[in-house]
Amino acid sequence: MKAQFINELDQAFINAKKRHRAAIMPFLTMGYPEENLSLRLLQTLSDNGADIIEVGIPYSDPLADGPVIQASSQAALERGMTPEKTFEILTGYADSECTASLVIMTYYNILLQMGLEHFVEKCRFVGVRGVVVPDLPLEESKTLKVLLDNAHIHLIHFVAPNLSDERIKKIAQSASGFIYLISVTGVTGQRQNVPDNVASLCARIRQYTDTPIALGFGIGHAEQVSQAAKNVDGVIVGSALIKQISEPESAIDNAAVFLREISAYE
Ligand SMILES: O=P(O)(O)OC[C@@H](O)[C@@H](O)c1c[nH]c2ccccc12
Repeated sequence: MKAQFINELDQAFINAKKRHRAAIMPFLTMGYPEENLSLRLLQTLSDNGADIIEVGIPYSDPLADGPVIQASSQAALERGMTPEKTFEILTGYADSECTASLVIMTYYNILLQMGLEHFVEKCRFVGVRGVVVPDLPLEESKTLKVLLDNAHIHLIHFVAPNLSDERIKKIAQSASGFIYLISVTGVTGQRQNVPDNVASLCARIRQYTDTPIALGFGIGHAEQVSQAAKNVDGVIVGSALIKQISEPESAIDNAAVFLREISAYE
């Protein structure tokens, strides 16, 4: 079933498409490298070419994360980052003039600890437009999906290269916002090339849905963004950005330069 609502996340993909560009979606761990930089980092990403920002709420047992993202979550947690503080930062972002739409990425335990209703209410309050929960299987996402639907927030699903057509169909049919296409199985982190199978995977997905497809895992420079943009509607960049911002003194400047670079892909 198609989503019954349109929000700024859909609009971000529509706008990018109009400009014949892929939507640029950096991933940022909240509280990394320091809590007091997170708001400025979000603003810097938005001001330098991000169309959408994937906001990571750090979790202690991040199964799907690669080493770089994991280390950033660990560091943020050690310095006292919490979901509540994340939402405080996002409240600041909502009050700013920034235009990039926010998508939250975190693990199901965080949601359960907060309480699903409370979590969704917080998301609604700060204007989050999508939620990604990598350890929540489609079959178990019904309750969350209903709550998010009512708040006009998209629940994002993943497609991985090893899925059957039947499975892809099922995911595509309940897709909302965008489909997160994992370019390679395994954990996140940088790789050399965008795999050749992306075009055929996209074709398989598009048999069943016209929901935008965003590619993530291993994309770290403009050249790869440009390769990916030939086939997909959005590009997610995590580890490569996190590496750029490890030093608090240079984090803001590096983030700005890096975002300008990847969003100016040819
Ligand atoms: O870091 P990469 O390879 O650029 O990939 C993005 C990815 O890190 C980000 O979307 C993400 C962070 N944690 C995750 C957990 C599961 C899936 C995706 C993620």
